[in-house]
Amino acid sequence: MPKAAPTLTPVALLPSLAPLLHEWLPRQRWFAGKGRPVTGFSLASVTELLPGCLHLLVRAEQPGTAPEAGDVYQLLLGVRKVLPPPLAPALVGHATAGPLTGLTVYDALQDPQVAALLLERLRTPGRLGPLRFGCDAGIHVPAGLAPRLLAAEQSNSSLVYGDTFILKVFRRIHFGVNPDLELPLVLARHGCLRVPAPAAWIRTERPESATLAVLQPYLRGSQDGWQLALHALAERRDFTREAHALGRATAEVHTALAAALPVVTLGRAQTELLAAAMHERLEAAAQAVPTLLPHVPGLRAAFDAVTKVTAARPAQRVHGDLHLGQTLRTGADDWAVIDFEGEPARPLNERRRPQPPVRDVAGMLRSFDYAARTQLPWRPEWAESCRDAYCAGYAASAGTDPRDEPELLRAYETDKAVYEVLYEARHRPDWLAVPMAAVRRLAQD
Ligand SMILES: Nc1ncnc2c1ncn2[C@@H]1O[C@H](COP(=O)(O)OP(=O)(O)O)[C@@H](O)[C@H]1O
Ligand SMILES: O=P(O)(O)O[C@H]1O[C@H](CO)[C@@H](O[C@H]2O[C@H](CO)[C@@H](O)[C@H](O)[C@H]2O)[C@H](O)[C@H]1O
Repeated sequence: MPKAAPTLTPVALLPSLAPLLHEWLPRQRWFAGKGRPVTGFSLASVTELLPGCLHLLVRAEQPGTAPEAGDVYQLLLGVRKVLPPPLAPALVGHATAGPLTGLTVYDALQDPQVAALLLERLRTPGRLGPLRFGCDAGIHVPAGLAPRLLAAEQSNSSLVYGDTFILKVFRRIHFGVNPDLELPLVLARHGCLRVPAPAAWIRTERPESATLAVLQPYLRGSQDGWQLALHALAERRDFTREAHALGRATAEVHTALAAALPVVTLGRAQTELLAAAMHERLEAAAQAVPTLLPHVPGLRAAFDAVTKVTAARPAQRVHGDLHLGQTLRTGADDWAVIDFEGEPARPLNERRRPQPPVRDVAGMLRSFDYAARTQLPWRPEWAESCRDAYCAGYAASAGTDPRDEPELLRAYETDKAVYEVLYEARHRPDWLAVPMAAVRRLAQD
């Protein structure tokens, strides 16, 4: 890294980085703007986080969005003369212009040295430029834990330290309060043990306030619900016991959230707004993924049905993107729930709105269907029995059975399936058939 710090300003650095990011950024799984070219970049924030490691917030400009409203991504970029062979997969590119000319730029989260120093920085509260390091004084984070980057391709990047802590580094940054720190902190303070308690976090104040990373205890030896469900299916095993326990765990989280944060009542007008938002999302999804178009009238009927039920409904903070991959089995019938970020494609204020808890239930019901659809022969009865067991487990703990609100449940399932069509079209086109099968079913029911 050149020593002359004044050259590391956003304006000066851009000629070094923009050509490299053009190639590298759109190829990352967590890049949310797939399907639209990137026409330019700006650097919303630059901080020398560690020697040889820049912390950047990069705004990607894409057609259809004003340049100042483009998506913002968090990057930790290492700069070295030569990249040692083990770091070859982390290569972003070789700078040929600007202050980094002649240097190699790489994804520093893949560098164990940087990852180790990052944990060290997280162990004490403080600030560095716009960055704010916070921690829970009641949770001891030991020094020197060995880091490893999780191989799973996710919406964000996660580092596991010594199999005792996991640091989630958000990739697409949303300005405002991030529920993935907000809700686990609230739940921990209210004694809910279903969610790993945040031990430390990084926030920024520039260009606006945002949560950048969260460190939590790593649930060693746990297995995620998605993998467990796939194994059960592959071995033609029943999964209803697990589904029942998952229903209970979901209800416990909902009960704790309702006790800790405001619960509101949705009257007729709010229910109509809720349905209108579902219609809007469907319209946008059908424009982006035209295979949805023939099913639009049938799907709309599911949303309209909600407005015909006049009963007032309680709404509260929910998980917002609950699926099997967000659950970890920690013991025989013990489940933890993770990743309270909500659906990454939606604005934060929308994700943080109180919503009927059935929304999370619908997400999980979709997940049983997903799991069953990934294997041949397709076993609809496997998904059906899990869905029933999950609702029964939920009812046993919450005291209210989600199946007693069939219109709302169906509308949320439909809304989720539409979201999934868009998600798969953008991120995993080979999976598109999975939510499309649900779309066909839900449009005809
Ligand atoms: N506290 C934890 N203990 C053990 N594994 C975890 C924990 N938190 C996350 N993971 C693992 O990391 C993966 C990614 O975490 P997640 O919060 O879902 O990130 P993303 O938003 O990128 O999907 C999860 O699927 C899970 O396997
Ligand atoms: O885990 P994330 O917060 O990144 O959630 C996103 O990606 C999920 C896929 O990894 C996606 O979930 C969909 O696929 C799952 C199987 O991989 C399935 O269990 C879910 O039911 C299905 O929705 C999720 O929608 C998306 O937001």
